[in-house]
Amino acid sequence: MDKLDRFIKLGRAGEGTYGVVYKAKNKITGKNVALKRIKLEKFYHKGDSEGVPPTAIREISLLKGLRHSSIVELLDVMQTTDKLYLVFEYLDLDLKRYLDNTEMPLEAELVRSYMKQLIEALAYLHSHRILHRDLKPQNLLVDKEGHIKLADFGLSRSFSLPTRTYTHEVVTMWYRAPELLLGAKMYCTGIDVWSLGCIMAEMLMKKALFPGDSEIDQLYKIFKVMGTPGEEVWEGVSLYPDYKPTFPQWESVDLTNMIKFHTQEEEDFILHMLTYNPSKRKTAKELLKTNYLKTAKLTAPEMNAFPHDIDEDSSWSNV
Ligand SMILES: Nc1ncnc2c1ncn2[C@@H]1O[C@H](COP(=O)(O)OP(=O)(O)OP(=O)(O)O)[C@@H](O)[C@H]1O
Ligand SMILES: [Mg+2]
Repeated sequence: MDKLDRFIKLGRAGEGTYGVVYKAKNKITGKNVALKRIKLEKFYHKGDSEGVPPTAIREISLLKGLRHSSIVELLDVMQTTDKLYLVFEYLDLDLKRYLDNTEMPLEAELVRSYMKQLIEALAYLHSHRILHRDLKPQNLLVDKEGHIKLADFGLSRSFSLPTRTYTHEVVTMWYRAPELLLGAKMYCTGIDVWSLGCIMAEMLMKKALFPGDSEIDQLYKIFKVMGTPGEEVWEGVSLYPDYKPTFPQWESVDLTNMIKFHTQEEEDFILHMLTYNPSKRKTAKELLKTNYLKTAKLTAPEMNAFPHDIDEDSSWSNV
């Protein structure tokens, strides 16, 4: 494949649901890229059972047209008979590893700055009628200047959401909105807002807010904190396919017992995102108007969380 020859693989950047991600360098421009390899035979496009899913290629190619400073740019899409290669701009670190590599919860201004960028990216995606559907710290990439970017947007639309990764790891449900867990067939942009609410909590807690290990455990983890939802807080909740009148009844707890908020504004902001009723949950566009986000400014993260620049020429190998 000639197009692939343009890149030198420098090493592995990570592993995802659909395959391996390599760090690579464009030989001509010298720019680093993330090369995501997707084995097609494992993940058939909805309905398709054989060969390369042309709809997936078309949908992904559409994503090439999207440009936003807080969305990882999809530079190119390449295809062989059984593999799809996606070329993305390269960023130093994902948020999961940033959280693992730092000891303290993120500072107030860094959380605010990150949330502003993420909500802006979401408002942009949603205005183009694209749902991310799989927001989690591993899918948010950060750099040393303080930027944070959404990765993997729209990919989950082209492939059905698998329950296991290609290496059989369980796909996380920790960031999944309650309406999805209740079996909603119709859902909207609110699912991404819920996920960002969970991620914001994780920036402040340094651990996941709702770390469920099965769908029902996920639902109960949410209920135990936010209270078991009834018609009074969420009109129509009892109509969802997987709603059971026999759900254990928990009272909501004060979030301040779990999360050490810097300010009241910060707490109010997270509550807007973790609102049960999807039609009452604020949209990304509405969230951009809050006072909390108005004062946000680019804030530098902790430098020692980033990998030391290793001599790239000595580390490259042909994988
Ligand atoms: N553009 C990129 N720049 C640098 N590293 C990246 C980039 N894209 C992905 N990675 C790294 O590779 C890892 C795996 O990426 P990928 O998005 O495929 O998997 P994932 O986020 O674990 O799963 P999913 O496919 O469900 O999103 C990421 O968590 C990140 O560490
Ligand atoms: Mg990802």
